[in-house]
Amino acid sequence: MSETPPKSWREKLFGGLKRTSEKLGENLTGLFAKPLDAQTLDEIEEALIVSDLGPAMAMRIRDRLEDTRHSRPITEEYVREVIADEVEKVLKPVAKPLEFKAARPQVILVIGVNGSGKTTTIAKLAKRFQEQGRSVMLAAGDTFRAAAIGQLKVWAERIGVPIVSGKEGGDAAGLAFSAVQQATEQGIDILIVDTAGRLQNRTELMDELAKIRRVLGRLDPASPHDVVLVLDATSGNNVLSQIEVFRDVAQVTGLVMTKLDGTARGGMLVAAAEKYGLPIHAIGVGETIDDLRPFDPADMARAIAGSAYA
Ligand SMILES: Nc1nc2c(ncn2[C@@H]2O[C@H](COP(=O)(O)OP(=O)(O)OP(=O)(O)O)[C@@H](O)[C@H]2O)c(=O)[nH]1
Repeated sequence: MSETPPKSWREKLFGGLKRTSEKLGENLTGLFAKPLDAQTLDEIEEALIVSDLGPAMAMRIRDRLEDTRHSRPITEEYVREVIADEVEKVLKPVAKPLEFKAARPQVILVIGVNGSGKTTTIAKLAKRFQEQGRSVMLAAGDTFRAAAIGQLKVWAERIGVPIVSGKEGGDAAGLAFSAVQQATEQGIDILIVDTAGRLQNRTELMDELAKIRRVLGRLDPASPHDVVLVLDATSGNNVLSQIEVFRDVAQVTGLVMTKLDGTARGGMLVAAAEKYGLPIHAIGVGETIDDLRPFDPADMARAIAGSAYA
């Protein structure tokens, strides 16, 4: 019996974003049968906003369609091409993989609300760094919940990386400090620190993240070298408010967006890129360890727009 061959990353990307591109198609349904007058252009613009691409991008696409409407037939295929082109322009400057910066250890603080996919993302990032020949250590800094510590330990064991953990309710900043010391002693390249994500209690969250930053800075003023915010694409508009809160409390340096495979709201990635211009390091399109990758802006744009899988 022949086995199904494993899916390539591009297949996963296009497959994962299918719900997003289908929703875009549904929102545009019927608009091409009409003459492309001001009203239809308004309707297309609205359809793009409803598809989460953000008002600025919707307006740019509308303007382009308006400019070209006399020189060529405006088909659904052409509109998807224009969307892909505009999305690519926005994603290109922000698509930046998380790289090793030669600080030893490079400390990557991972933040985000509970359930956003933080733990899984840490494991996926660790695996990618390992594949690049880097030594990795994890720190279970979400000391608020025993389950979070346990889950990270399971991943650490599975991918074969050391982990520094403490007791539930322990001091996260103290744990991060001790993890940096151990990583330094062991000559580890990259230390990835998990944190708690209690957005409900903003003051506590702010205090805790500020304390972790302070303590890390004592060992190396450049630390943390990266502050990566993990966002769950299925949370829709909340993605934007989460960026706002965490950017203020934790000086976010880059984003990872997870669960793009589980939502029709993948357009949020574009809205977030356009609004905040923060680097987007990687995207998640599934639960397995290989489902997180840096993305190619052209492929990503075509997957969102639902253009042909070239
Ligand atoms: N479909 C899909 N599921 C994902 C992705 N990333 C994470 N998940 C799932 O989302 C759920 C939550 O992920 P966790 O990594 O536990 O999230 P967390 O932010 O650490 O959550 P807490 O431990 O509750 O703080 C898990 O079931 C993951 O398997 C993704 O890209 N796609």
